[in-house]
Amino acid sequence: MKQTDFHPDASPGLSPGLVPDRPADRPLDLSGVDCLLFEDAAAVAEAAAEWILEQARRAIAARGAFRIVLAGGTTPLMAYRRLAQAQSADWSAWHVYHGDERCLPADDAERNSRAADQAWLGRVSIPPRQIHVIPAELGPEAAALDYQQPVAAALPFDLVLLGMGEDGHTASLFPDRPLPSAEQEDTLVMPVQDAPKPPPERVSLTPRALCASREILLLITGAAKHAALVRWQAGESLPAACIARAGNTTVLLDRAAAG
Ligand SMILES: O=C1O[C@H](COP(=O)(O)O)[C@@H](O)[C@H](O)[C@H]1O
Repeated sequence: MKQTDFHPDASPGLSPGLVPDRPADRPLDLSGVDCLLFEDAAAVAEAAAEWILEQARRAIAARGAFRIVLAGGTTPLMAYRRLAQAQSADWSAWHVYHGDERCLPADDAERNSRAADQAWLGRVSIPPRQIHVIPAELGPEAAALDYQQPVAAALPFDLVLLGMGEDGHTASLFPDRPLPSAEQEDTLVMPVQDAPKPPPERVSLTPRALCASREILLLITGAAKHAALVRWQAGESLPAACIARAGNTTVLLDRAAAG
């Protein structure tokens, strides 16, 4: 089935209703998805880091653990660097997963896990066994199979962090690409072949896994993302829009992306 058809059966709606300190206003109609506009990418990063830390505090107070899925790409890196500076976080209760990974050697500069490690994870005291890296160096099929169990054991996530590509993709779910069929409804992690953005081989959490989260935070910054936002507003079923609508999502965006 295509990304337009999926019906994740997760039960979001458990948002604690967090509001960052300095939202500028509510600028766009993204098909009913909550959306907060900030001046620039730095302000989005600051709000995202505060949001993540607050969600962690609440999850740890309520359930003794915080399970977060990280976005890849460049957009979240500024927020990750801010998190690396957080003084009061109880890192021992954090459990970290990745939303997607690129099938490259483990130490390749383009690996999402390596970027997150350099910006944040390698600088704080989260127990290494609680950082769940997708073994994408094994190739898409083997890595997806390997990552299914840790993801299944983690659900529901407390927070899924996402970015959006210039074509409207999110994680490694690309427009007009196949998704697991209805018969494969338990599939939480999928191999990705022939991705239009390099590298072509990737691994991604499925819509079902991404939406099985108490909250989704989608970060969109930079003028290069404006065209995809226009398509989203026009009603196109871009993967980022489909996930955002299906989950309990808040979009943080900057003026450059909003246009
Ligand atoms: O390839 C990817 O792209 C998207 C967007 O990346 P960005 O560099 O424009 O922020 C990202 O969300 C995804 O995780 C990543 O693998």
